[in-house]
Amino acid sequence: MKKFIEKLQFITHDIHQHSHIEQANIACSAGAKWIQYRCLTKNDEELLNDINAIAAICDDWGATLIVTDHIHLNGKADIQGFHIEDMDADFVKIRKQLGEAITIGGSSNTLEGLIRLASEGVDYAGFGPFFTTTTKPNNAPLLGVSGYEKAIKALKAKEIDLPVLAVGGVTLSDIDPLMLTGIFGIAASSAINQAEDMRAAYSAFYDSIM
Ligand SMILES: Cc1ncc(COP(=O)(O)OP(=O)(O)O)c(N)n1
Ligand SMILES: Cc1nc(C(=O)O)sc1CCOP(=O)(O)O
Ligand SMILES: [Mg+2]
Repeated sequence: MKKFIEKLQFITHDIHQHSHIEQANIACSAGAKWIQYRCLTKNDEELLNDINAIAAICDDWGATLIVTDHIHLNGKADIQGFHIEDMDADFVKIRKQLGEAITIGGSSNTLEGLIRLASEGVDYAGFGPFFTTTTKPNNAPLLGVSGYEKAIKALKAKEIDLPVLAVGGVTLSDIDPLMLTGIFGIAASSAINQAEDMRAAYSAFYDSIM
């Protein structure tokens, strides 16, 4: 089943400047169509309060809502998909649990990981880190532009059709060289939500990528 996958996924984060709800609202009002609510610090009641508010915003703006992990919340709010951060997760089992209609994203730091994600039927993969990021400190080697070039070439050679998003430390000036590698798109958080003018930062990303 084809899912709604866009070239730009905006990822919310715990930051002092804007709540997750504010981040989703600003991004959607600037044109975001694909939001990942990434909150790993709240209990279920707090998560559902946020998710219900963000789902209503997404509904108003025609955006698709992905939630990071927390798959036990499936069916408890208007969530269109889940991004699973556990790279060793059994995606076949998760697909059985969530069903065909739910978008499932996975993460990888390696080509081998991407190949496994594709074979287990994820709808898209976050592949990173592109560069250093404070959003989630990461010990994996930085991929740089050449890491994407190599991985996309290898996926093509194997005729694997998996939408790959570059993630981790992506800034506005990285978009053009990254998109030239043949990736499907970009997932970004801090370059947008930590900008002085978040709406302008989202719009600049969007204009550059579309
Ligand atoms: C689109 C997208 N990509 C990646 C992540 C986070 O992935 P994570 O599992 O944290 O990756 P590593 O830090 O282990 O490299 C995400 N939430 N969304
Ligand atoms: C959740 C997450 N993990 C990442 C990693 O590289 O491990 S990047 C990321 C989200 C994107 O972060 P930003 O755009 O702020 O660098
Ligand atoms: Mg990470």
